[in-house]
Order: sequence, then structure tokens, then C-alpha cells
Amino acid sequence: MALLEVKNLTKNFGGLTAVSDVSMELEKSELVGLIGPNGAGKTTLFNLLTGVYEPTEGTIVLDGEKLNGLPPYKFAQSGLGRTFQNIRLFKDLSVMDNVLIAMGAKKKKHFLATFLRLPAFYNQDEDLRKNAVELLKIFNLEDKTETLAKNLPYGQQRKLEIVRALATNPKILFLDEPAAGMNPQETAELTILIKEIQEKFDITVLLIEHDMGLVMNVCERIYVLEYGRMIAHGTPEEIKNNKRVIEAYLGGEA
Ligand SMILES: Nc1ncnc2c1ncn2[C@@H]1O[C@H](COP(=O)(O)OP(=O)(O)OP(=O)(O)O)[C@@H](O)[C@H]1O
Repeated sequence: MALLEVKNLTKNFGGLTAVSDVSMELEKSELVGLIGPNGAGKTTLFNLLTGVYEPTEGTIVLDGEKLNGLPPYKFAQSGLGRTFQNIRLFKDLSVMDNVLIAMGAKKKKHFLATFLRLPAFYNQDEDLRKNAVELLKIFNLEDKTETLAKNLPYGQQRKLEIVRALATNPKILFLDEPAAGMNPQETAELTILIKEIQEKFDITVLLIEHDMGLVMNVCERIYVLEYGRMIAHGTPEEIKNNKRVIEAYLGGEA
């Protein structure tokens, strides 16, 4: 059984079908791309897979557990972490606090230990901070812990978004255009980082990306959406040579 099994997923917005009868599977520890022209339904599919939207039809099963119908926080608790196309940080908080808040979704401090400031309170706090620094190190952000998120350069804000998603300890990480707005050098650096974190944390990554170079370089498999329908999936080589994809996506946008 696949780690994530998505069957016949459909999402209607009034008369518009943004996602139509989509089925896909993600195995443990694979890096998979999701591509398609503007408006193809990629972000809507992410929103369905992370519980932001409820599907009109279809099922989402993670590790044998049906998730659809549950609130978004249950999706996060089950191990689905994500970043957003538009950066969503707590801009007036420090980098460290941004990461600690993300971790808090998983580890709740015991009320009494917190209230009485028992050693357990300090130990747990210390452990979380250490873990946060370890994560920040991977993204070369460890010397920015006290910087306000809004004062980070754009590329580093995007990285902090990924750190926050990783801090929830996900089984599957959904990255929605992580390289959007980055320059070619930053994009190349991020490509390597995404591959590294997928291997280091042994997690599954689903990546929406417009930068075809990035997708083709790092993804083992690629799914292609057009007008809400999954029109193809396969290895980068297969997708590159798929006539329907060339017409629908590469032809339309290149
Ligand atoms: N909340 C919503 N209400 C109504 N229509 C929506 C909503 N969200 C998305 N849509 C529509 O659904 C379709 C798919 O949009 P979506 O944002 O999922 O595409 P996308 O592939 O992520 O596009 P892009 O690459 O431009 O981000 C579009 O026609 C969009 O206008």
C-alpha cells in the first residue's frame, strides 16, 4: 500500500471544476513533482491534500487512515506539512519563534510544568531550541535566530517557510513553488537543498514548481495536471517526451 493514496478527487467551486477525478499515489521517501499550466488546479489539489478544502468527491488515505472530512489541523497532525505559494510567516516574530511555533503544533508543554516553571519546562524548551537550530543550520539560517522574519531577504524567507514545515515533523512535505521569485543561483541552491532534506529526513516530498529545470533535476516521478485533470505521470524522461504534455504544458508556456 502506498503512503498516500488519492482516489477520484474532485473539487467544484460553484460551476467551475478546479480538480476533476484525480488519482495519485505517493510512496515513502520519494520526491515527486506536480506540474501544469497556470490555473491547472495544482494549488487546489494541495489545498485538498492538506485539508484546507474538503473534496466534493473522492478519498485521501494516509498510511491506511482516511483523512478527508477531518479539519486541517488533523491533516497536519497526521504528518502532512506544507509551504504556501505566498509566504506565510509571522513577520513580526523572530526566526527562532517562527520555528518554535511550528514545533508547538506537535509538542505541547505540560500545563503545570509551564505554570510552575519546573525543570521539565526548561529542558523541553532547551531541546526544542536545539532542534530548531539544527534545522536552521541546514538552510544556513542559524545565525539569524533573533532576526525578525520580515527583515530576512526574500530568498531566506522562502527557506524559513520550508524550515517551519519541516519543524512539524511531516511524513509528507508539500512544497508549493518554493523557488518562486528566486534568482537562478538561489533556485539552483534550493534544488540541491530539497534533495538533501528529502534524503536526510527520509520523507516524501511533493513539489509544485514552474521552474522545469528544478523539477526535472530532482524529481523521480512527475504528475501533470491540465484543466483540473491528471493528463500524465511518469519519470522526467517520459514526461519530457510525452506528446500530450508537450502540447498542453510545454507548448503552451514555452
Ligand atoms: N477558492 C476558489 N474559488 C473559486 N475558484 C477557485 C478557487 N481557487 C481556485 N479557483 C480556480 O480553480 C482553478 C485552478 O486554480 P489553482 O490555483 O488551483 O491552479 P494552479 O495550477 O495552482 O495555478 P497557478 O500555477 O497559477 O498557481 C482556476 O481556474 C482558479 O481560478
